[in-house]
Amino acid sequence: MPAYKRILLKLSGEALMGDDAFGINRATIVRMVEEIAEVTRLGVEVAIVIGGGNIFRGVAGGSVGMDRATADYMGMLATVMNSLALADALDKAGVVARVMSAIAIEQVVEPYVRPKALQYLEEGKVVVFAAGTGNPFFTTDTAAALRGAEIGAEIVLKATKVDGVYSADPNKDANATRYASITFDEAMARNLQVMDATAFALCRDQKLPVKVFSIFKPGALRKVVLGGDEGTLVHV
Ligand SMILES: Nc1ncnc2c1ncn2[C@@H]1O[C@H](COP(=O)(O)OP(=O)(O)OP(=O)(O)O)[C@@H](O)[C@H]1O
Ligand SMILES: O=c1ccn([C@@H]2O[C@H](COP(=O)(O)O)[C@@H](O)[C@H]2O)c(=O)[nH]1
Repeated sequence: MPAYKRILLKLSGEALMGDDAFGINRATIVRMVEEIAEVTRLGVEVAIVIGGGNIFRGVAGGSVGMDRATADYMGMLATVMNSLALADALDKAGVVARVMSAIAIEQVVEPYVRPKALQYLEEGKVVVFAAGTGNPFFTTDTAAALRGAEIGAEIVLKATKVDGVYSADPNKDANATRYASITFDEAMARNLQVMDATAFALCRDQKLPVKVFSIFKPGALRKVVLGGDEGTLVHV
């Protein structure tokens, strides 16, 4: 029996590269889709936000002298590409998916319209929210918090490259220890970088819990959805 009726799944863009140096690794996206399909078969309504780190991040453009807002729009377009690839792979796996974009790009994907997104979810379709929040200077973590709150998701599931929230970045500090759970206030006070502070603050204010878990661990998504002990719960 699933613990949630409706979830917002935030997928790491960077993880889409698999073992490649850049872009979308087909085997990796197919494996992610298998896990998502399993969860939809449990009857859970699934909305997804996918990052763009495998293609472009605004901060990278800014650091080499680009106008930051322009670079951020490029980053948002990268998430549109990932969203299209994800929806295509879902479709091939027999899962009906719809992509909705926060920036106007109507020849490619339909615009984000909240009532329409809610209708799709009620119909059992997977909704992929592309182009982040549609605004520069934000991230797809914040888009996940925003859309999660808008659609009344019960939880934001952040599927990322690490298996939870640690006392420090585990990729940089071998002594970092993992929390089973942590409050939003503590995560922000400790400046833990696993999710940006804007996203944490929005989830805290909306009382929307976040679960951080590994995108690479087979079966982890299903376990989280079934309420199992996996990853780190961030809560009010
Ligand atoms: N305290 C911490 N606990 C866990 N991970 C942390 C912590 N501090 C920093 N990190 C880093 O945060 C990363 C996850 O966040 P980030 O949003 O950058 O990645 P992502 O999920 O791959 O996003 P994107 O979709 O943008 O590619 C981890 O890979 C980890 O290295
Ligand atoms: O609301 C948003 C979301 C994203 N961006 C830009 O896109 C890239 C990729 O997103 P990640 O969350 O880093 O995967 C991000 O670096 C921003 O440049 C944005 O501007 N607004």
